[in-house]
Amino acid sequence: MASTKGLEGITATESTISSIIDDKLTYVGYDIDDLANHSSFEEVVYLLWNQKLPTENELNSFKSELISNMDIPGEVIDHLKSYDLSTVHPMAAVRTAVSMLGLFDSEADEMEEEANKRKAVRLQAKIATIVTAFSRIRKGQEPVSPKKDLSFAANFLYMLNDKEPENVEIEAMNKALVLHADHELNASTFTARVCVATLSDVYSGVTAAIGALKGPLHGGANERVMQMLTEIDSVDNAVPAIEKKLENKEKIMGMGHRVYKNGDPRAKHLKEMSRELTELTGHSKYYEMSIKIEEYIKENKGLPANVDFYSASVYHSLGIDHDLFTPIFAVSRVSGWLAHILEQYADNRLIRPRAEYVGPKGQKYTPIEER
Ligand SMILES: CC(=O)SCCNC(=O)CCNC(=O)[C@H](O)C(C)(C)COP(=O)(O)OP(=O)(O)OC[C@H]1O[C@@H](n2cnc3c(N)ncnc32)[C@H](O)[C@@H]1OP(=O)(O)O
Ligand SMILES: O=C([O-])CC(=O)C(=O)O
Repeated sequence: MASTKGLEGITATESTISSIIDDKLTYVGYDIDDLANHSSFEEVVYLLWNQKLPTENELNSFKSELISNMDIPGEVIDHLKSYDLSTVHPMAAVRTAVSMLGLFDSEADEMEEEANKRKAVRLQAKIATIVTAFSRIRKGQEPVSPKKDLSFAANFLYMLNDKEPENVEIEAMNKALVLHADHELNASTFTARVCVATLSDVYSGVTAAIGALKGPLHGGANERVMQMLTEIDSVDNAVPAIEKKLENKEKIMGMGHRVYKNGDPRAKHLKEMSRELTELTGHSKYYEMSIKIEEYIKENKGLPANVDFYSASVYHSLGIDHDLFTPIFAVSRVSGWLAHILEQYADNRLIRPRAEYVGPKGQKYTPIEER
């Protein structure tokens, strides 16, 4: 029984949520380019959970349902205020706070489909509040409640900054949320599915997924891209700095992908957003450095930029703290996790692969006093 390291190329489930075929990404059969250019994040969430685009009425009521569920229990706010936020990574705080939400949800362990759908709405709405409340509390500010007339993307920025965002900021945030919403059987989504396939609850599945997204080989890469750009600091230093990193066998964050070998279809949208937003905000050097790095890595390693590469300079241009980049990924990706969790419950079987044993065999137990 030979093993496949990292499960590369293994098809572990059937799904009707998203597909990656020949480097093309679709959500429920809709091309990501169309969705990125035309849809709202709320519409995409509705699509992922209901497998159809909403009518105008359905979308309006879904939007208000999300906003009316954005408040979080006072105990979660008190908890966020109870520890030294300057030493805690926001992904750890979000992971804990999301788990805590389950303690205040009387339906947490209800397994009926409708109850799970209601929990999906609550989680999608409340995770945005957790991330923004965390950010405000650590700056000594009070959390801000959402506004009923703002979209999900606009409310996220509003709750973060206590200031209504400009249209260009709302459009960028909306597009980023759409682009990050789902991605087939990526590591965090697989984690969520493995967790709930034991018939554990939705909160456990999402908490586990947040833990997986946090790692630098997955969602945690976007924060590290910005760290790398900040360290490199100038366009002239981009190539020499990357050469040095490769000499030291370091991985270049935001580059490479398990599935895409010729290019991540989301990256071109984020690249264009990065060009526009960095120019608008006087941060063009980050875009120009990114271009040099992308070209160098493509030429010398044959690796494409992934979704995390240009999202870094996009979020930086929106004035967002660098350690909030991965939590923002979670605010979007929770929609995909929830879609996959619902799909897993609908036709469940325990996920339990095998390991090829390569350790010692036939060992004789010796009592402790003889070792
Ligand atoms: C939202 C997302 O999760 S997108 C991915 C975000 N992660 C990153 O950006 C981190 C940087 N990238 C990587 O670590 C990898 O490309 C991954 C994790 C995305 C994919 O990993 P895998 O499919 O397992 O590829 P693996 O790590 O085995 O790499 C294959 C080869 O390419 C090299 N390689 C892959 N990515 C990189 C990189 N970013 N920088 C330098 N070399 C790389 C590896 O060193 C390896 O080379 P070798 O065969 O000479 O040893
Ligand atoms: O699919 C993957 O392996 C990682 C990825 O791009 C994502 O989760 O968006």
